[in-house]
Amino acid sequence: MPDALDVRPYDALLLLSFGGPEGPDDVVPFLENVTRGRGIPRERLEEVGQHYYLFGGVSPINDQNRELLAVLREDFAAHGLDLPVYWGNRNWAPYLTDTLREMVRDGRRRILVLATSAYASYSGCRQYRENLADALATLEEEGLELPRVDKLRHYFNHPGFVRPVIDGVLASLAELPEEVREGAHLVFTTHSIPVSQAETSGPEGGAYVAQHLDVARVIADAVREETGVDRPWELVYQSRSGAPHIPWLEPDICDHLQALSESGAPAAVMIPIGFVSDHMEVLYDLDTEAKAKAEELGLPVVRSATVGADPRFAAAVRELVVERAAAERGESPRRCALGALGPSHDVCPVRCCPGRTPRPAAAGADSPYA
Ligand SMILES: CC1=C(CCC(=O)O)c2cc3nc(cc4[nH]c(cc5[nH]c(cc1n2)c(C)c5CCC(=O)O)c(CCC(=O)O)c4C)C(CCC(=O)O)=C3C
Ligand SMILES: [Fe+2]
Repeated sequence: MPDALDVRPYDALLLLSFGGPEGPDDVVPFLENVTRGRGIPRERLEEVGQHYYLFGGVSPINDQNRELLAVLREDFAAHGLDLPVYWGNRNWAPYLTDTLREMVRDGRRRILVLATSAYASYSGCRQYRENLADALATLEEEGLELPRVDKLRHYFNHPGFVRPVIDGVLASLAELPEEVREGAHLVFTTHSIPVSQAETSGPEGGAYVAQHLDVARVIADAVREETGVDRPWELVYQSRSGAPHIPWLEPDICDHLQALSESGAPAAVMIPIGFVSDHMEVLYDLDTEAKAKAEELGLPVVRSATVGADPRFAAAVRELVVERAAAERGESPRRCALGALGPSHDVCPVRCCPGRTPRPAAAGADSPYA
């Protein structure tokens, strides 16, 4: 057995995710949970519902989180990290509030949160923190003694998140017919968000796009070094929602594939860097819709793997937990990060990634909780 890793003062890790339906009857209530108060047009909801029905009403996200849990527990055990791992979601069972209640009843007092979202933005960071605040408020009303909750730093540029993606791109290139492989574009894709949200993301604004561009460059550079071919790359967006008159980040992946085809590009690899696992956005928006578009264009396109439950990602989480614990004890841990931006902040500062209307958010400098 290796020496036990020191994770004091923490006594539990909480995997915090989006959640997804597990059968056809779950789809509508799930979508209602996701969009409550968010002004999503009815037609968009019906359309997204169809994406889920196409896959039997089952989102792949829950099984992927179960797999990630198993890999995290395995990695922790193998490295002498004695830290229980729990799982709770924003929008579907197991619900965050229920998991947090169970953690308190199990006596957990210092909880570290791993969100399945790697970048800064309202949707990808503060909204999860607001959900944590809501859950804590409920437990407070129930008369429970509240635990302290901290969130791990953004991990988009952690080597354990990036390396598996690089390997995935290399594997995808190998899948392309040899005669188009050299000229293939690397098309990095992420969730579109409202431009206004992108502009205010992170402590100083603009973090969402800057972080994606930084990691895309790291991956493109690594692929160039590995293959000896300098391929063009672009960052594009997918899964746009919201009202049509509100600007969201562009170009859309399908429009971009069209433009590539018109400009004579021979092939493309779609690299979903914005997603931690093969969510519905990956299975539908990329593997179904974008692939159909590419087929129509006669453009050879492959989609590379998300990090999912790769053991290197589990190892990265362990490192991040150990790092944060050391920082909490006042030590100066080594902080791994690739690219130019460096390691992200541990604690989101006041006004980081603001929402449209101010609401209490936990696990940040402006948390109303200790
Ligand atoms: C940045 C971002 C991530 C990545 C970070 C992260 O992972 O958190 C993400 C992830 C996800 N989004 C997901 C699902 C949905 N997102 C929606 C709506 C929205 N997403 C937004 C942004 C993001 N979303 C935004 C700005 C909206 C508009 C409404 C609003 O402002 O809140 C809607 C409503 C219908 C629609 O309009 O599409 C659904 C169903 C699922 C589950 C998929 C599955 O089941 O496998 C996952 C992982
Ligand atoms: Fe979303």
